[in-house]
Amino acid sequence: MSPIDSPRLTVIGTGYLGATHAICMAVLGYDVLGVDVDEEKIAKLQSGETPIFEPGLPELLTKALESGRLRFTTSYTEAARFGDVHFICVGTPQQAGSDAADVSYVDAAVRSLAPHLDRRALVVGRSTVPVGTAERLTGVLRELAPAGSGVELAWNPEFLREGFAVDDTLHPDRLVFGVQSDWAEERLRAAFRPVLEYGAPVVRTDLATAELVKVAANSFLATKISYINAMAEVCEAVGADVKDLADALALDDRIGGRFLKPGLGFGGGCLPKDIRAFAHRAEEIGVGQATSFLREVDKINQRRRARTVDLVGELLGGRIAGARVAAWGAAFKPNSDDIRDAPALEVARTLHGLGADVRVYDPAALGNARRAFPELSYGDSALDVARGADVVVLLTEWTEFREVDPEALGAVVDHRRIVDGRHVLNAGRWRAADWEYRALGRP
Ligand SMILES: NC(=O)c1ccc[n+]([C@@H]2O[C@H](COP(=O)([O-])OP(=O)(O)OC[C@H]3O[C@@H](n4cnc5c(N)ncnc54)[C@H](O)[C@@H]3O)[C@@H](O)[C@H]2O)c1
Ligand SMILES: O=c1ccn([C@@H]2O[C@H](COP(=O)(O)OP(=O)(O)O[C@H]3O[C@H](CO)[C@@H](O)[C@H](O)[C@H]3O)[C@@H](O)[C@H]2O)c(=O)[nH]1
Repeated sequence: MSPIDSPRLTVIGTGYLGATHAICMAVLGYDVLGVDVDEEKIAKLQSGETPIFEPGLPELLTKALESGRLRFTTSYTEAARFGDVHFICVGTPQQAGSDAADVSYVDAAVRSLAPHLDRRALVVGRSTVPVGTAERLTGVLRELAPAGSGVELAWNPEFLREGFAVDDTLHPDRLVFGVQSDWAEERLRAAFRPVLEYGAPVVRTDLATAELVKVAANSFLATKISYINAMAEVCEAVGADVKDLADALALDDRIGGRFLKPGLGFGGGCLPKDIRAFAHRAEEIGVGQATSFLREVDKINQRRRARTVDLVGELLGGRIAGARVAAWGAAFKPNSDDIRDAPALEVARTLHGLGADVRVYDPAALGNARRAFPELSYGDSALDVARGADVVVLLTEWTEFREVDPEALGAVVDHRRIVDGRHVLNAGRWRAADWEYRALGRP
């Protein structure tokens, strides 16, 4: 097949986003080269081991490697020689000491690749970046790429959710193509052909709009979560029940129930840093008033973590120091091992800082949590960490926590007290088993 029919793809940055993209594209039939500066990660992937916990991904990695269509490298020379379309999937974390996004990895990737691009190629940014980044990088490419104007930049933001990354990649709700020419759109269509055949709609637009769609989407989702959590604060003040309130709102299909689950709030490597970076960028370009509400969304979200600690203190009669706390969950959400800005670990660490003896269990994120926070204690199961506990705190809504039998748990704890930080337990059932049950925003 000629390159225009089936372009060869490189995926630069093989973390949560890039590893998934590279593996899925190879499974869809493309020849793919994964590129990263992290030699250990590349060696792992090449040997068939996924560096992250993501359901379904290990099996697809094996399949892709066996097909011979997927390889990994740390060499940008090799990447430039191999690829017709280069997807940039490197991290854009929050800068230390600022709300701004750190785009230095994106810059480094483009600057490392560009000098080797001696034939026509499309460089496609997929990382989440401040609006204006793609236009600036267009200049960098023009300056550094020997193939000159034959090399073009496009922006194609990614919307996958961790825990559902494979399905979201194969069957995305939409593909956004921020392009500067028909040629770039054609290349992108060729690079996503099977996904388009599955029926994914395409929005073709300019670079700035493509960058903005991503942060606008995450801002909307974060706002929806903080909205219901703000309602939880009001409910708590008057003894109302935010769960019933959310259920009732959700029945209006103009509102809908998705991202309307009250509780400990959002964390992870995306929503918190993306709303901050967006607000920061809007201020930089003089439209800070348009996104100032995102500052409030962030504050509401942070207050949920503090309020969860307060609830634990209330259940303990104010005596947090010396109390034994079983913390269920470390990952920022279930079906992930990602602990970036995880509300669960922030609550656990705050309680530890207040003198509680905190023991943490998580089905997938224990390794990451142990490495990041060695000062906390960890255990091997939900019941294990609950032995002798004065209070159990459910912080991440893993299915296995929902399924714990209140009687079995009651037999190992010292006191039957539970804080349901994610509104997933049946309050009536736990109270019937003599548990003191508390949840944010519920009587
Ligand atoms: N995690 C998600 O679910 C998700 C979803 C959509 C979009 N995003 C966005 O995608 C981007 C990547 O996020 P992530 O969660 O995959 O991050 P990550 O930290 O898991 O992965 C980033 C990878 O980039 C590599 N890298 C850094 N500099 C490099 C360079 N110069 N050359 C090659 N590789 C380099 C790192 O070694 C790492 O493996 C971010 O902008 C994020 O906001 C993430
Ligand atoms: O009703 C809800 C829904 C989610 N959450 C929390 O919100 C956070 C984020 O959840 P989710 O959005 O499912 O996780 P991510 O994998 O971070 O995905 C978001 O961030 C990605 C990276 O930008 C985007 O690609 C996705 O579209 C966007 O949903 C987690 O801590 C959840 O516990 C709630 O508290 N209530």
